[in-house]
Amino acid sequence: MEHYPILIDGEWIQTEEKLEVKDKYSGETVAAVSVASKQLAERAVTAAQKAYSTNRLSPYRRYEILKKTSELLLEHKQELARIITQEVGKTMKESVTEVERTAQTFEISAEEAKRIHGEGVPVESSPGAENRLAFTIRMPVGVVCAITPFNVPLNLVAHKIGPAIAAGNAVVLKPASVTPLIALKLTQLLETAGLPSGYLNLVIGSGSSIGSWLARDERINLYTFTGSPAVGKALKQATGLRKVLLELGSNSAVVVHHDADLNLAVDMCVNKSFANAGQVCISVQRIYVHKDIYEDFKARFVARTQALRTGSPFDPETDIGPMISVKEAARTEQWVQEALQAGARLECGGQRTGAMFQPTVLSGVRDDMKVTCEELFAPVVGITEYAELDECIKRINLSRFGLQAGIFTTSLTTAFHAAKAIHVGGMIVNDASQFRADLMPYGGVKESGWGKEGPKYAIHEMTEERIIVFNL
Ligand SMILES: NC(=O)c1ccc[n+]([C@@H]2O[C@H](COP(=O)([O-])OP(=O)(O)OC[C@H]3O[C@@H](n4cnc5c(N)ncnc54)[C@H](O)[C@@H]3O)[C@@H](O)[C@H]2O)c1
Ligand SMILES: O=C[C@H](O)CS(=O)(=O)O
Repeated sequence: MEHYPILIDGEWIQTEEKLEVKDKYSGETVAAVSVASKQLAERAVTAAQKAYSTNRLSPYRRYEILKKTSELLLEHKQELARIITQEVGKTMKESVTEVERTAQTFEISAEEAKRIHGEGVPVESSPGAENRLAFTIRMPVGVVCAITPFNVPLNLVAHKIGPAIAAGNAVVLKPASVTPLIALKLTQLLETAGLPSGYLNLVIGSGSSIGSWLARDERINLYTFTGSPAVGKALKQATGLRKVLLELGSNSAVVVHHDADLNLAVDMCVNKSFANAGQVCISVQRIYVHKDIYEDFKARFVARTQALRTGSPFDPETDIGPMISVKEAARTEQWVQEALQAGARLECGGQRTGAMFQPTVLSGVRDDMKVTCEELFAPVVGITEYAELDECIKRINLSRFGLQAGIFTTSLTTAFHAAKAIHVGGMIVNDASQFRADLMPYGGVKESGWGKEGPKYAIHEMTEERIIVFNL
């Protein structure tokens, strides 16, 4: 069995302490990776600091390296997709899409590296500031620490590393400990693409040890974290006044209004409720359907859901693979049972075999049930009916999360009204909440996080504005 090293200051280091990586469908151990000690985590930060301060890459060189990485990703598409499918459990179709999107994220980051600029500031128009000339420039923040989750283990790493390097920073990356292999492969590709030593340092291990050492290391200038709200809050508390970008969870809602194109709504909602076994932060979790079309929508949605096939994620016929662990599937089962005992109705699904959870539709769910108000992160959807749109919007806004939401309607007026009234970071009209193009500004409000991703926006977050004033 392969035992992979970690990368610090250009040196691939194999440690005695190992972490086993499992195939999430078969449960078999497929590889081992080296675990970083506290000393190695500190060396990773030292290396990033040295790279940043001594070996500044020109914007054009950053462009070249990121562009080359994008090309290498596409060259190795199938191999990379297989690694994702094995260590996450998502289907090959989904993994191939993730690799293609990652190539896009690097390409966009490469392009953005060439257009980081400040602006002229007319300070001479202030009284007493005659003969002054001023402009701003954007400076890299320095050392960026990227901490990433299991569910999209390649593209969400890319959304951190791509913009950080484009902006001229150096990075310490800590991927999720259950999905480290694809982050390792990406690190190798960046090295092949010409990224000099120290610009990317990869440390692997448990969040509670490595994550908390990194959180306390004052030499890190900015943290970019994607993961659960609980860990995000702890990270924010541990890092004091330093900048922390947080992409956290949600319980995304979709409204299907009485004037919606029903075929489109059913299609989109089915596709975007169960992708990656519902383990997507903007996965559809709550569907609010107008009472006039409720029964029709529910019948069609349930029929389509029942036609989905679960099984090996390597089988091209499979729509839904396993969840990340038996523990998470058992937690889902318990939440569904609690909802049923509290009065919800099981329309389909509900069964679990190990880490495999059948796609599940619940009706009659209430806003205070865990399956509605907490983040489910599983292939389970609750459908509820509403009579008045404003009442429905009020219920949606009760959530302590606010990442993205969707509405299906053929009325522009209704769409605009909902887009303004629903408190989220992104509102999707005539598609479900789970829409993301990698160049768009992406991030939540409330407990869904703080700060925006999308290379252009992340670069803005990962640079500091400095004003320069000349007395002429
Ligand atoms: N908003 C988004 O863009 C987005 C995208 C994907 C996933 N997510 C969220 O991520 C969650 C699922 O992913 P997960 O289970 O891997 O999340 P998680 O919070 O358990 O882990 C995320 C990362 O944090 C690390 N970590 C754990 N404890 C830590 C600590 N004390 N200090 C520092 N780091 C620590 C983990 O090792 C991992 O690398 C869901 O809540 C999902 O909504 C959000
Ligand atoms: O899990 C949440 C992700 O940010 C969604 S996406 O894979 O980036 O579309």
